[in-house]
Amino acid sequence: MTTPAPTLRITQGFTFEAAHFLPRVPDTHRCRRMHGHSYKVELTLEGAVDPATGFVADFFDIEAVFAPLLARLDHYCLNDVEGLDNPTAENIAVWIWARVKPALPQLAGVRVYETPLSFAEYAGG
Ligand SMILES: Nc1nc2c(c(=O)[nH]1)N=C([C@H](O)[C@H](O)COP(=O)(O)OP(=O)(O)OP(=O)(O)O)CN2
Ligand SMILES: [Zn+2]
Repeated sequence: MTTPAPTLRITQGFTFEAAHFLPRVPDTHRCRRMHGHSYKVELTLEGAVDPATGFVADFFDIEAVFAPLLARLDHYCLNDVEGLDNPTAENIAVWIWARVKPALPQLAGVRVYETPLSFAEYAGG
């Protein structure tokens, strides 16, 4: 009897700097004004460990898929990025999911940290 390959979650993190403002909060909300964050993104993949490689997926492949998206976000005003006119952490997470999932079907979650203590997480649906 063969032992089934274990299922694991792996996560690759990324950082980028960007400006944004939140156009749909009240005038009195400080995030209505242009400001910046040091964002962190975590892409989590879930799957069986390939017994040949020992990988769920190669971290390098995750980096390669995310690189063109990172290039669209880093040091830009996120409100100017197509599809991110209201760049909340939640909307950024959904935006990333929609663009990564087709290339990485094992994607199980996208986290977007606006600060070290606050993040939005999207797992599809
Ligand atoms: N659910 C959400 N709430 C808020 C979001 C969001 O994306 N989703 N975003 C913001 C603003 O972008 C805001 O800039 C958050 O960052 P910051 O002001 O730095 O937050 P802190 O409270 O941690 O800042 P301190 O200076 O440490 O108080 C607001 N809400
Ligand atoms: Zn902000």
